[in-house]
Amino acid sequence: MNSLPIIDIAPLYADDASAWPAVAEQIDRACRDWGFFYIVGHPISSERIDALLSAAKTFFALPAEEKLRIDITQTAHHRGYGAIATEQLDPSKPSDLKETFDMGFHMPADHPEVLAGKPLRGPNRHPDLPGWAELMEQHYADMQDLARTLLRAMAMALDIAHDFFDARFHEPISVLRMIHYPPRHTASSAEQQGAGAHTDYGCITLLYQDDAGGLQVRARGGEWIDAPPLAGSFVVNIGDMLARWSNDRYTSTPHRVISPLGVDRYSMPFFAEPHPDTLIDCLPNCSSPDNPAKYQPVTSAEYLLSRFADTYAYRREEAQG
Ligand SMILES: O=C(O)CCC(=O)C(=O)O
Ligand SMILES: [Fe+2]
Repeated sequence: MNSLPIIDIAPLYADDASAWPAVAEQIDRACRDWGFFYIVGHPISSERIDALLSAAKTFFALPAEEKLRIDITQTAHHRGYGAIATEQLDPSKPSDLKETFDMGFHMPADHPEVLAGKPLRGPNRHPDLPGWAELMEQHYADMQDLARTLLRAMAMALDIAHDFFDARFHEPISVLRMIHYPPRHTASSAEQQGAGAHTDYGCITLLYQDDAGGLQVRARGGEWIDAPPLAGSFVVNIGDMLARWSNDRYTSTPHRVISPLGVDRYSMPFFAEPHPDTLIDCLPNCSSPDNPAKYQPVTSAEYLLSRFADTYAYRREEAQG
């Protein structure tokens, strides 16, 4: 077992619900064994992906001062541009060799939650590029729908109400991110990675990666295996919040990006995270007298903010006042 499962989720979109349990079972198995799998048969078109890739290339090619007009370190809402070395996913390595654009669920500045200063709530900060904001907002909504479909299959596998996650992902704090990994050169420090080894923070991550390669996943035995690009797929992985929510029935698995030599790499993860007030408390059917709940309940926003503080030096300083 040294390559990730590939699951065709097309039956989840069929009217005939009799095909769903078989897919739910494959997802459940993959979440337990790997915490990582590919999905194909999803409704995101290749035209959409091409448009996003072309937008990403245009944005990251802008001059630094242009990108820094939406500097993520200058906002409380975790939105905008993160320059190279803003993140350090593996504290034992140098900062990551990548630049990023992050957006979330858009709430206008005059929304009561934003006026009240609720963490992670605020307007998106898009670059001033034609068509960009519309493309990204549409894709955010479509990725949230795709996440909802996968969560329904997981609810089915967990034998809880199929719509259990639906209400909890209403007005979510999910993040859509674009990443550019500049090329590594033979003279580059072997220590510096595109993305240091880490587990994701949230519930499920749906990752588009271009054809450059470089993503690696740590298998249960401890060895790093490649998760190569697979045309038309997303890589799905479990984050720590869902591992916690499911009392570790589902696993969050370490992964990293070794930037390929001499080529740029672009990727787009969508991190699905519930409404900020959702209580992450052991899910039904995930504990028993032999396997009691291991984790203290925490809200989705509290948990995410604590993890951001570990990754971003500027957020640590913020947290320490
Ligand atoms: O770019 C990738 O392929 C992976 C990125 C990643 O793991 C992350 O942003 O959490
Ligand atoms: Fe990740």
